[in-house]
Amino acid sequence: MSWEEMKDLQLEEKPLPLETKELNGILMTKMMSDNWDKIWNFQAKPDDLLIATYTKAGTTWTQEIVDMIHNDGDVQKCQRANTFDRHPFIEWTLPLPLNSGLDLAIKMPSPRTLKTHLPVQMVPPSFWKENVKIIYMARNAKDSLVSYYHFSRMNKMFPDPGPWEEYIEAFKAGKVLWGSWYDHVRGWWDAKDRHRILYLFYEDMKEDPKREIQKILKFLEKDISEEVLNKIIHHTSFDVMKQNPMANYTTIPTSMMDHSISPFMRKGVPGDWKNHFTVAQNKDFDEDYEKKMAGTTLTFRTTI
Ligand SMILES: Nc1ncnc2c1ncn2[C@@H]1O[C@H](COP(=O)(O)OS(=O)(=O)O)[C@@H](OP(=O)(O)O)[C@H]1O
Repeated sequence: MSWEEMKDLQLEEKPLPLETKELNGILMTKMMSDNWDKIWNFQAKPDDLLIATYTKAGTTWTQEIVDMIHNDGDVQKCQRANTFDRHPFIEWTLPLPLNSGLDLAIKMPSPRTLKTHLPVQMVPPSFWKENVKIIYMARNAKDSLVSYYHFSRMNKMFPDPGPWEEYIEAFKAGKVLWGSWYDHVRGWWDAKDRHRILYLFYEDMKEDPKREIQKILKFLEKDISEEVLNKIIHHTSFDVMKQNPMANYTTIPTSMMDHSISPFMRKGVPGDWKNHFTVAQNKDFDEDYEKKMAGTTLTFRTTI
């Protein structure tokens, strides 16, 4: 069943929001935890490409860039379906008759581009066995938190984020879906030299999309003309993607994602955290951050 057909369903009657359940110390939806064997045994193929992120790091942006690259800048081809149907979300399982990313991924013909928010230690082992190429996009903690907070307000499938002050504490403690931001970005950083992982930063992409897209092209061993590159930069800019129904999640029924509360394509900038954190919250956050990020070479920019 397509998402368009689902719009006609009385989704208010469906059991949403999804319940949560921890697995290996990571908060997941109950459906993900209950389907874990199927997720863990997912069969990757050598020509898959995996886009991995902590949620709200610029996943959809990376997906659109990669799809434009794979389709030589043909916008029409990239309009064939929603990003989440073009690039199945491998751990995402939903009650029937809703589409589960996992089932879409299994059915999809090769070559596949797949999406995950899993922490590195929970990525199905077949991805490592098949030496799959992975693009990891990371975003600074404060902007990730802000984006995640607003997304949790509008996404009725996620637990209610509660008041802002409480959400900051939940994020710091990793008591949010897909667990700790700190462990996620660090785990993938440590894994990057042992596998075929291109580790990118949201802030860098925003600062110089041309430079960052060229890194992706090199990683994918793709050559495109300057004209196509410029087309990709334009088509994947925030303003254009915000208007693109195949990338902005507006095809999802309002009962599941309510863009009037906060749009999926919200602000798309580094530094919006400054409009949210009080001076005291910022100080507390930074002190805790130093402890959690001690000993790593991984650094982030919180503005550009
Ligand atoms: N093209 C482009 N340029 C700049 N920023 C962009 C772009 N596309 C998406 N975004 C912003 O990325 C945030 C959504 O992140 P994700 O796509 O990772 O969300 S999800 O985890 O897949 O639900 C969300 O960030 P916030 O605006 O800060 O909430 C989106 O606006």
